Amino acid sequence: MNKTTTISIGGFDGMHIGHQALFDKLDDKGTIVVIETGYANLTPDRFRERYTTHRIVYLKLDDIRHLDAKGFVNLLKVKFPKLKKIVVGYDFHFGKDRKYSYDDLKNIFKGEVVVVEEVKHNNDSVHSHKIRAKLQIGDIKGANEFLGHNYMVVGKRIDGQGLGSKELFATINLDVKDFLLPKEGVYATLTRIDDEEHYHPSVSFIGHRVSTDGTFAVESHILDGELTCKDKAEISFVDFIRNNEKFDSIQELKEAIKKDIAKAGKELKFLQL
Ligand SMILES: Cc1cc2nc3c(=O)[nH]c(=O)nc-3n(C[C@H](O)[C@H](O)[C@H](O)COP(=O)(O)O)c2cc1C
Ligand SMILES: Nc1ncnc2c1ncn2[C@@H]1O[C@H](COP(=O)(O)OP(=O)(O)OP(=O)(O)O)[C@@H](O)[C@H]1O
Repeated sequence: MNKTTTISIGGFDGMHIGHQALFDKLDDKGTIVVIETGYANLTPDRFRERYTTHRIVYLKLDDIRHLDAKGFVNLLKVKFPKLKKIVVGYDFHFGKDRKYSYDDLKNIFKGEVVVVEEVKHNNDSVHSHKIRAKLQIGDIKGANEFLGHNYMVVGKRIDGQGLGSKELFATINLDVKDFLLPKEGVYATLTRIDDEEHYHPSVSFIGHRVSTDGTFAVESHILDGELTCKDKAEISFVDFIRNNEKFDSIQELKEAIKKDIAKAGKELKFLQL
């Protein structure tokens, strides 16, 4: 913290292309100051760290929300005594009732305040809440374009019904906490198992298993061979394939999954893994 000369400030859930435009203005001693709202579900916990080489410092919203502009700048100066430059976005607001903006920062901070202009994609302003909305309608491609990387979730391996490997296709079942799950359905995905370095082409299902026991599941079938998952896996979403459906027999479900596998295989074939 003592060496930090530049910082960027925000919630930064998702670390999307708008956020990255701010990080591009930091120097190599730059620090990202994450205001933790408790609502981050695109990159919860420490997952933001995957998408930057900059150091991240976390501030709890409850510890700063009552501050006025002076109080906020003072806190930053105490935390970062060598601070020379603050980078924020065009719509940055802070303090009580979010009533202060970059103008207040400019007035109070005796250094440089860089305001990054609005980053848009296809003429649409990029924001975390829009990425959440896209995931909730299964628009993976749209969400990934806003993110600048594939949306991914991490989960702990749990036991499934045991039906997959016997009568259908073997899947890794996951308990996913803290991450927003995309809409129920079937997805072309890449799955990373335990601490493996590379990702396997896969097809994943999210939803209530309305054709079998009705329970909710997040499961991934690996296309390039049956693998053992000990502890955890990560699913990186590439495309939406179809909605969750109720099939009248296991045989019909199996036929549908066969088609999903073929579709995912085709879609993922040309990806560099
Ligand atoms: C690619 C794929 C697609 C699936 N699609 C559906 C579906 O549309 N409807 C459904 O009820 N279950 C679907 N399932 C879930 C199956 O019901 C589930 O794999 C099966 O119940 C075996 O579960 P197990 O791994 O817990 O044994 C799908 C699973 C996979 C891997
Ligand atoms: N599209 C964007 N273009 C430029 N700056 C942005 C953009 N989106 C966010 N920022 C800036 O990034 C910082 C973090 O913002 P914030 O965490 O509120 O992101 P957000 O995507 O707007 O989130 P939400 O959708 O929840 O409001 C702020 O300084 C903000 O002004």
